[in-house]
Amino acid sequence: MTQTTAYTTLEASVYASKGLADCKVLVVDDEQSSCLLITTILSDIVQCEFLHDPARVIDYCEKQPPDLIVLDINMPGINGIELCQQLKQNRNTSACPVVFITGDGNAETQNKCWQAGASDYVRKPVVASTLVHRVKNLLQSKLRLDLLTELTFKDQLTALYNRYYLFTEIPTQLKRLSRESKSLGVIMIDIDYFKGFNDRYGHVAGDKCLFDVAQTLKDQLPGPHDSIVRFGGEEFSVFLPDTTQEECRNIGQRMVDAIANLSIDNEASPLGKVTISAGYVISPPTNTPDLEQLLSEADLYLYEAKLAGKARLTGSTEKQNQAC
Ligand SMILES: Nc1nc2c(ncn2[C@@H]2O[C@H](COP(=O)(O)OP(=O)(O)OP(=O)(O)O)[C@@H](O)[C@H]2O)c(=O)[nH]1
Repeated sequence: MTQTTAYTTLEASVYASKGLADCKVLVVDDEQSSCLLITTILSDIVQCEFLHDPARVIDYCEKQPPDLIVLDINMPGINGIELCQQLKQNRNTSACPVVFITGDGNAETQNKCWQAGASDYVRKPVVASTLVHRVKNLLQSKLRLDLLTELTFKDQLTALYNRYYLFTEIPTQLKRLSRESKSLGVIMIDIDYFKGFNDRYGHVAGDKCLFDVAQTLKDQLPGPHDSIVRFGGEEFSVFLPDTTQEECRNIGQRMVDAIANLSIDNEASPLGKVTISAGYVISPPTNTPDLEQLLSEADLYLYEAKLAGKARLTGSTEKQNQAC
């Protein structure tokens, strides 16, 4: 197998692009007949789901983010304009385009929709082809933007976040956590005897190994806001917001065990298989800590794990236990 083939295979699996038919549109309308009509029209081009109760929308979107929301304005409880404002203020839903559908066509209402963050506005009675084309145009723009974001923030070999993400997004996360008096757990990870692996099995096998290790590490992340970055060649850093020292230690240990359990042969290692070493720290929940400092502290623990014989985790808890 040539190197080009291996890269192409990995990239294809990572960037298998999402098409219009894979997009999910959420229709929110308290009137059943109107909801059914819009859902039927859009189901020809996208996957459609609906909610009659606007109070359930935020919770629904946080759990299963749609690609676009079609929103009625006049609904009981919370009206569509207020709901749109809430969606735009929520960092998990702010990027989702909202299309209003309403029979109320006065200029003041239209203006309120734009101010609330609407991407488009369709008048009732709905003309099917107009709705389809507007939704299609917005989704195509969103798909292009999603792909660009993916390419900007993701490492092409492993599909993990890259260093650009690390130094643009994590400092913002740290500041927010600090404001909320919450900690950030940081784990630095390095594959053991990886030079020997490359020397014995070749660079292409090395790439495949990196990809498998990366996916396995990612599978151990417990929460939707936890992230993992390819820090360098065979180094990874893990970020666990709002985590205790104990939780951070457990996740780090799970990662060390999961990689050993993959049982990828590595004759260059005394254990005969691919393993990782890891070091972790927890940021203080009060003053905003410096990201570089946290990374270098976690890196020192990683270095200790290497010195202690590799294939293990070391961190601030172990240090405290030793001191006792
Ligand atoms: N296949 C492949 N290898 C890489 C990539 N990035 C870095 N490496 C290799 O990773 C190896 C890292 O080697 P070292 O820093 O000596 O680390 P090590 O052999 O794992 O030694 P210890 O960490 O002490 O166990 C080098 O041989 C790099 O060429 C990559 O993208 N693909």
